[in-house]
Amino acid sequence: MLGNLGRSLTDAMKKMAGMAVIDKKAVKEIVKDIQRALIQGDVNIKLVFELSKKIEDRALNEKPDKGVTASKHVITIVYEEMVNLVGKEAHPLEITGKPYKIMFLGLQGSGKTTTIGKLARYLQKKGFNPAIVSTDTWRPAAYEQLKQLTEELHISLYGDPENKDAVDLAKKGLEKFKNQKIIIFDTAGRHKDEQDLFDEMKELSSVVNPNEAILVIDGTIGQQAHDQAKAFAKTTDVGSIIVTKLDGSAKGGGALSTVAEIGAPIKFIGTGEKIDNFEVFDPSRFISRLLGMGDIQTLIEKAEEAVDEDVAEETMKHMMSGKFTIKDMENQFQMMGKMGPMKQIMNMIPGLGGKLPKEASKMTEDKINQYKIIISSMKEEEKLNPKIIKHSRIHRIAKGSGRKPEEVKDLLKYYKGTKKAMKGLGKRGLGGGQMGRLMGQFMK
Ligand SMILES: Nc1nc2c(ncn2[C@@H]2O[C@H](COP(=O)(O)OP(=O)(O)OP(=O)(O)O)[C@@H](O)[C@H]2O)c(=O)[nH]1
Repeated sequence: MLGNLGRSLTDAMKKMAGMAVIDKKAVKEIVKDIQRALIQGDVNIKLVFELSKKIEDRALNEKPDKGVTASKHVITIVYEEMVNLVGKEAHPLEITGKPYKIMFLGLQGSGKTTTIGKLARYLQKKGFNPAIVSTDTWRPAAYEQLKQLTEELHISLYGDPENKDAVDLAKKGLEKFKNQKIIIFDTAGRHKDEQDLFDEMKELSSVVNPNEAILVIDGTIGQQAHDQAKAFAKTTDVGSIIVTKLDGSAKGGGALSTVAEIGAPIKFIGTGEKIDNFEVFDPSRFISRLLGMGDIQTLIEKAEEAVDEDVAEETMKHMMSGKFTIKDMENQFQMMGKMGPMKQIMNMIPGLGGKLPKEASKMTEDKINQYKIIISSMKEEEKLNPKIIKHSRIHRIAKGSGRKPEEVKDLLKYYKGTKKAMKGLGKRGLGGGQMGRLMGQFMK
């Protein structure tokens, strides 16, 4: 649906899945991607900029709730602002009063007649039995189209191809179906000129006195939908909108967003030529599908599985500040197990490859595993305060882990070396937050 828009937006959202801390540059990049996707989808430029400003402001200034990761925080903001863009809440069609009169409006070719069939079918499925009145005296085929459709659906139709007076047809239809629960009026989509068409709509509207006037707009016209909707709204009290042809239309996003601006809610969308290609429009469900939220949720979960971002950040902070303990090192080893050796990780960090601490570069997976076993035999107090690990403790740990005391000493040497080297890196200005984020990215 909506051509490539969904895919481009989903791609932009996916980039966020591994974000461990909110980083200005990363947020700006994502906002740029979203802008590009929306502009290509013919969304009005002013709306695009308003939206991107809101996303950026909120992402950078609002504090995420406790336990909410950076990626989830930003993704939720993008999602919420996109929902606002297309109308916030769902406005389901409510049938109140009898007969409930629905008058369809829309330019020829917008898909009006097809959509009447779709709505009738939808209402039938809900247990209603709507009747249809055809007042389109300009396109005789419209009556034929409705006749065929209503016969298939076993729905009552009133129309008279010989009668060229739309208002008279409406009056007769009203009389004929006055005991019906729902009456749907089809109207012309073209006239001698546009003004005549609008005059006729006005007159029909005063005769029918509809409970709801539904405007049908062709989604493929993109943001031009705004002016069209406004022109109709001037003559008739447009109560709701149906945007059609959203299947594959590259400009559908533009139509949906500008139409939402005129105030009448979009209640349904057309997603194909078949009678069942018709959906209730619910902004939040629509946007979550468009952004591929299901996929993104899975991606976030995967990233979170690979690394507990809080632990990663805390460990990094300790590493940089010199407070690095064996407990932090244990966390680091656990993360590294999922990311590959330290050397590889450090090489990926721009500008750090050459300045790799000697101890870190020598680490191999076997060595990490050996260290992990030794650490598992340490007491919590030893991990948090390695200074207390002296002669007798070294022997106890070695025994408990089935290793030689030299190997425990080797680990302690590695720990001290890393602590010193990391403190040096911290002084060179790579913040713990940045490191945490980098770790998050490498662990995707
Ligand atoms: N792909 C696609 N085509 C649609 C959709 N809705 C309508 N159409 C097609 O659009 C064309 C015009 O639809 P109609 O219902 O005949 O047009 P109309 O707006 O009723 O025209 P008038 O009766 O003259 O006002 C037809 O070929 C429909 O099949 C949709 O959601 N998707």
